[in-house]
Amino acid sequence: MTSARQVLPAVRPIVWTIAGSDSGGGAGIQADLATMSDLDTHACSVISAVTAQSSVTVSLVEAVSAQMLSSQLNTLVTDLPPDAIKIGLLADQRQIALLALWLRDQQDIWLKAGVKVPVILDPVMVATCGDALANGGALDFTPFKGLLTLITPNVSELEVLAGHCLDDVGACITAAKKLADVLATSVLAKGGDRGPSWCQHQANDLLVCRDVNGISAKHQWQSFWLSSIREASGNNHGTGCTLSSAIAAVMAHGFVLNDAVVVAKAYVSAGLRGSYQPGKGAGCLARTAWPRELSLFPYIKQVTQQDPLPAALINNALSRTGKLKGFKKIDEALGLYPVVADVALLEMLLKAGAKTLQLRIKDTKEQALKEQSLEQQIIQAIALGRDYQARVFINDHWQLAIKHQAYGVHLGQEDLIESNLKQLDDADIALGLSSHSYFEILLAKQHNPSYIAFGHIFPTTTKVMPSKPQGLAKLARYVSLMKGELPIVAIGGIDASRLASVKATGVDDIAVVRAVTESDDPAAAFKALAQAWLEES
Ligand SMILES: Cc1ncc(COP(=O)(O)OP(=O)(O)O)c(N)n1
Ligand SMILES: Cc1nc(C(=O)O)sc1CCOP(=O)(O)O
Ligand SMILES: [Mg+2]
Repeated sequence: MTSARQVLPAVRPIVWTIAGSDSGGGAGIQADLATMSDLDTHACSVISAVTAQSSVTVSLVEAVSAQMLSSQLNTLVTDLPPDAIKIGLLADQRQIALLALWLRDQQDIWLKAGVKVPVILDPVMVATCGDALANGGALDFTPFKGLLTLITPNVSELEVLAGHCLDDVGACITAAKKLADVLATSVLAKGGDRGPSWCQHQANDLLVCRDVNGISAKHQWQSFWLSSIREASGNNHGTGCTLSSAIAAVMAHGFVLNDAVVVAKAYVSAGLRGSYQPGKGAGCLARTAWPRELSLFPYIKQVTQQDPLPAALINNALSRTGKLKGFKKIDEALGLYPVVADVALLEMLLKAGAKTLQLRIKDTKEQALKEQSLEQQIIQAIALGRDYQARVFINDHWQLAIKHQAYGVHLGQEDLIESNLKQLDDADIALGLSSHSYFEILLAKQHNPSYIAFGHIFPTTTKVMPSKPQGLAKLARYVSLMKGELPIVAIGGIDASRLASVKATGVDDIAVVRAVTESDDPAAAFKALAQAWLEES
């Protein structure tokens, strides 16, 4: 199997950290560079301040001059332009003003060139040992309004930014949403530093999505709790720096914000597990490369008015099972999985030997004008599946699938919100779920489906997608996370010319529309592709 590293582009994306030096090596620029490099990016540094710091004390903070700050920015930008920027410690209000002005001008230039550079701000004010880092403690970050992709305050920092104490979860949600509006940015409010009201054995972070590029419309402007079992480590110096640097690094690889946040959270959990204590104070995180272990990733729960609290995780296994018993297991390989829009073609492919198929009827109005109603076609497809002992999945129409006892149903993330998974589970119907990111893979996995589809890998004309094509490097990363958990299917733009490169990622199965349906001889196209997929090593 090809590793993600083997299909990574040869050139590392460039990430800048604009932050302070921590002479103790656990946080600040030092933590940022280590993180960014560990996550396969090239890291550049713009130093805002030099701190004389150990793991127990901060004895001196000296801001660099305005000239030095601008000079670093301007020197880098022509030769090493960033794919993402992380901003950490800014020593005083003048530095905030200077950087905001520089970013505003630069973003205009980038925008004209069609480039959007993600900017992640970690509003550092106090070191882990409790000593103030920024001049005067509280800083005003409003000059950054409209310039940020994400701000990542911990609860103490959110309290400073909100100007009052946040005693409970509700107050925290309100403050995070308000900050999102004030700065026109998404917010990650980190609960890692909070005790009882945040649940002591869990690290609950709140992600408020605001105008996020490339995610499902149903996740836009929504808030999510991201919960992990708390790693019992006092070695948490530099945790915030590591998290924000990791978010910037993952975004520099072209992942959407929500993905960067869950990968970075997993990276921090792994770092805490392997943390160490070089001095007498809080130690620092291990650098453990791109996370590939599912148990490191957070449990995601959408915040709703009826249920605003984070999920209560007893342990990862229980939380991941939830209320559903888990959908039907598919023991055989799905193989080449054609997705078709009519029953005649479905029957033709069954005759040609297809064992997994999907009936995907999207235009129900047009269908109603045809001789057969949607329901009749679904009844027929289910019956044909039984006759040929094949796994026929019904796309979208889950009530009809239950009514006529289909083998399986395929649903997208958007469909999930409107459908009743409990009824499907009770009816013992197999469930396939779509995903287009790490975030959606985690959401899908939480339902214990029968398979997960990753898409769209290559450009497709079959449907309009809100996300960009994933490409092979991302597919390989998803596969390395999910391999062996359940069958994983790649979909989108796959044809004979791409079989070898897709197979090399280690994905289990492939689903295709046009490669079969647009052929002059769909049965022959199916047979040839299925054979080629089987033979590809
Ligand atoms: C195997 C497979 N993967 C993905 C999809 C897409 O499902 P969904 O996101 O619900 O989009 P629509 O197909 O409903 O447009 C699929 N159908 N099959
Ligand atoms: C139906 C569908 N779902 C996708 C997803 O990514 O969820 S991509 C897709 C279309 C795949 O068609 P083709 O093989 O013709 O490119
Ligand atoms: Mg759908």
